[in-house]
Amino acid sequence: MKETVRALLGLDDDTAVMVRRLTCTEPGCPPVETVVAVLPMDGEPRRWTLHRPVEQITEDDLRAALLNPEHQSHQEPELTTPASPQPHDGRVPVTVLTGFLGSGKTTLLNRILTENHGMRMAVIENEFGEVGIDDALVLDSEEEIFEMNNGCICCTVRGDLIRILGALMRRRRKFDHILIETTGLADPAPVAQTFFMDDEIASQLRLDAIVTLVDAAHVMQHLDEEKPEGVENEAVEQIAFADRVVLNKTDLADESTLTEVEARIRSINAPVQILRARHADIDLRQVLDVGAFDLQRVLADDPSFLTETEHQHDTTVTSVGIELEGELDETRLNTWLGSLLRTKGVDIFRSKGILALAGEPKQYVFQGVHMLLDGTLGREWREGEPRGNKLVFIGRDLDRDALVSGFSGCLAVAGAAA
Ligand SMILES: Nc1nc2c(ncn2[C@@H]2O[C@H](COP(=O)(O)OP(=O)(O)OP(=O)(O)O)[C@@H](O)[C@H]2O)c(=O)[nH]1
Repeated sequence: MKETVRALLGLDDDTAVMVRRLTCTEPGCPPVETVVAVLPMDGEPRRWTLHRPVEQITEDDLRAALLNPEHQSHQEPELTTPASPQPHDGRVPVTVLTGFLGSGKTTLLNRILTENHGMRMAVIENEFGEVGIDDALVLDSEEEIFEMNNGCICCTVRGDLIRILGALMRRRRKFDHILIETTGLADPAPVAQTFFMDDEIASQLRLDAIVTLVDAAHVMQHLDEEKPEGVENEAVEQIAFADRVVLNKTDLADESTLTEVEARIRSINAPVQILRARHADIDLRQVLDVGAFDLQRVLADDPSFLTETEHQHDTTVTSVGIELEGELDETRLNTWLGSLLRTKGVDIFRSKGILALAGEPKQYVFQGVHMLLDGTLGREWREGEPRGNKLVFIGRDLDRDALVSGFSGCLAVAGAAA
């Protein structure tokens, strides 16, 4: 049916099609109806309701409905509530890892990929930033990893997510569990919605839990942030939708701060289980295959959860990605980054890079979260691999020209010439 919808509407490959069978209990409503939704990469989603079960819909019915503008539903359909997913019902569990920029999502992902829990994982990774860095930060493993770097998972690339899930469903014998790491700026609600909007996905995959990483040292600043009109605070949304909160980086906060952060988390999501952690060192049995996502609870808090498709991002938070050929002078680099993050670290939420230091045979992996910075040596540069640098900054009011010129000034050649 999806292929017929594609052909009739002349849809491109970037547009996702969803088909959902609904049982309607309202008086005067037919017992079963079918909703067809089309989600383009750009532009408004469209949906049609056909008042009969999917198996009785012919191509002519579809043609009549889809090509007649009067049949298009302008109102969101009243969806009846599907049953909450039950653990171990044969469907593949899906864990959504979310949390603000730099909170520890990749650290937890690497733990999951390297600990011996007996589950084979398929990983879908979405990254915010002009230059992709995360593929280099995720440890080498046997698992299949899908990158989605051309937009945010919760809006522009949701079609990509659906396509990747479709591809995974065709190979479901190869893994036991799916992990989705969102960007630090994602609203988890539309990602969760994906598992209830399409019958094929809902019949094979089960949203197991939304696990939200929280950076104990920086979360308050982001929860307190005033957002532009109509824009949700992502840090609040990520906690509100969590089935588990991993209160990470407890080494960077004292007990009274941790108690205060826990109280704040409870004020947003009272029943959530909070797990304190350092470097995401939690017992993985508390987050994987736990059957914790509860659709009834979500709908009680947010009745429009299944129908709302619109949301706005805070466009004042942007990224600057810089790719630079050549080798860097370590002293110049440390001086520049140290001073930059000391002076601008309130607005530079996250910085990270894979860099080539002069005379160093290994890659230098740089990580910054606000004013805290950390550098470690990664893998060796491979023979014939160009020794280049990739650096990304994410934050508010970023001055691209100043960042590019500051970074260029760290080149070893520029240093020698200066
Ligand atoms: N001190 C401290 N540092 C941590 C802890 N957990 C993670 N980090 C560091 O924090 C930085 C960010 O961690 P990531 O796991 O990359 O965070 P993330 O949420 O994946 O970041 P983005 O995907 O860029 O939003 C890295 O330098 C980590 O080594 C912790 O518990 N304590």
